[in-house]
Amino acid sequence: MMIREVPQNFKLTYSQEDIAYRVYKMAGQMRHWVKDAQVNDGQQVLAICILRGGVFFFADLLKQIPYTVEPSFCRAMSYSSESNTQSEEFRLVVEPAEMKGRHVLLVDDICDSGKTLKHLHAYALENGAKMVKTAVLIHRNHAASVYTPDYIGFEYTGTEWFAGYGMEDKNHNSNFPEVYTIPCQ
Ligand SMILES: O=P(O)(O)OC[C@H]1O[C@H](OP(=O)(O)OP(=O)(O)O)[C@H](O)[C@@H]1O
Ligand code: HPA
Repeated sequence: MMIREVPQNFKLTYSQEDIAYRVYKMAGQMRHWVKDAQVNDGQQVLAICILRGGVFFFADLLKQIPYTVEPSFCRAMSYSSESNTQSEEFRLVVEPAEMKGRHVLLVDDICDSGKTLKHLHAYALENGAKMVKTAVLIHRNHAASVYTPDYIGFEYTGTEWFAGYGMEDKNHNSNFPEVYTIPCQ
């Protein structure tokens, strides 16, 4: 196995095993909804990966859902890669399959301020989605958050920055398979 160089200030917070267990549990929580969409409405859930950060969680989650789900993708950007801070400007590039009349599942790595999911949830409804649900691996639970996802892997109350499993530290190390926290600078 290749040895990974982990920066000294990174603290291991969720191991690969922790993540795999929570992803499996979340797939179990949503499976009735996914099945009902198919049986009662005759349609697959449209699962939309919020790129870039959601990519690892999205792939792992969909593989654990025991019914057919249609994958789609969109891009949302609000954090600066230079400074790990959120800008006022919210850039959204969406080219998902038709949302009209669909059961839509938005999938992201983290819900932090909640602005990304709030925007996308509203966007999906504006575009005719019949029902919108949201899933994240991590929900930062703080008073100023403007959104609470339906399915949450881990609740976190601290202010440390996350890196790994899709989450980037100044544009680095998002490909680490574990989740690390970095003390606030
Ligand atoms: O709840 P919020 O405060 O809105 O933050 C969550 C969003 O921030 C990150 O994306 P980012 O904008 O950094 O883009 P990226 O996924 O391409 O890194 C992350 O992947 C979420 O999409
Ligand atoms: N880490 C990486 N990306 C993020 C975070 C974080 O803590 N919060 C919002 N986007």
